[in-house]
Amino acid sequence: MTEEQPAKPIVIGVTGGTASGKTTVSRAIFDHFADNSILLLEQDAYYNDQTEMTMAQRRAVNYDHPLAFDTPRLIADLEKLLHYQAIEKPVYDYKLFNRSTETILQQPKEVIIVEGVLILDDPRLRDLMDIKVFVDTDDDVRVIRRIERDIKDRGRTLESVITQYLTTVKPMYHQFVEPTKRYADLIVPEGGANQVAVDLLITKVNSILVQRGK
Ligand SMILES: Nc1ncnc2c1ncn2[C@@H]1O[C@H](COP(=O)(O)OP(=O)(O)O)[C@@H](O)[C@H]1O
Ligand SMILES: Nc1ccn([C@@H]2O[C@H](COP(=O)(O)O)[C@@H](O)[C@H]2O)c(=O)n1
Repeated sequence: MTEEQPAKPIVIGVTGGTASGKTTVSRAIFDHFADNSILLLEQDAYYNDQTEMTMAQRRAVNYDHPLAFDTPRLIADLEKLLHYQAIEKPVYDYKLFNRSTETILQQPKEVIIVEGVLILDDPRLRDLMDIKVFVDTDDDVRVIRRIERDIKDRGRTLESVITQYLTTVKPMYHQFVEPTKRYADLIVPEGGANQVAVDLLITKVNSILVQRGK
């Protein structure tokens, strides 16, 4: 007779290059379950605390390198959630290039979506993911989306987006992000526009919740 495995939340990792549609896909799933039965964790909330740095120093950081993230804190928070404990989720401010001082109390849920550019690069993080998704969107489309988004939402200039893209975002994508595609269970072309993939993920999440009586 096999011993029954203790229940733990299911973790879905959603990764892909910048502006590939990770947030759009994750939000589409999250918003479908309007009763707040699943949880969304953004890796960007776990960028290093840069409170002690000047703005010039913050602007010079390579935000696409694994060392830019406070991965131990993300792992610790995920471990807590996996043990059904609440966390204080950090909040990120792109305009300040830093975490804000506020945090959000987040109760554990049966399904956790973790979304970010580098969630499959670190084996410690990767091992916590039950379902791994790579959102795959052509580079030219991503660059255009990133320019529009960063100017509109993240307080950036066209020049700064282009410089950052060419000096760090693009090379780091090829060095650290794109290679993690090999770990994906599911590759989603075109991100949020891929309604078939979004529906399949929603169906999967729903079946997990029903199975667990949620
Ligand atoms: N299918 C799409 N068509 C047009 N714009 C999109 C599409 N998917 C995402 N976007 C836009 O592109 C930008 C990046 O999308 P987002 O989902 O935030 O990507 P990521 O989380 O991978 O950076 C956002 O401004 C978003 O509104
Ligand atoms: N202060 C910061 C922090 C991050 N970035 C960029 O954000 C990208 C990751 O977020 P996505 O929503 O695009 O996946 C990443 O490529 C960083 O370059 C930033 O520009 N400034």
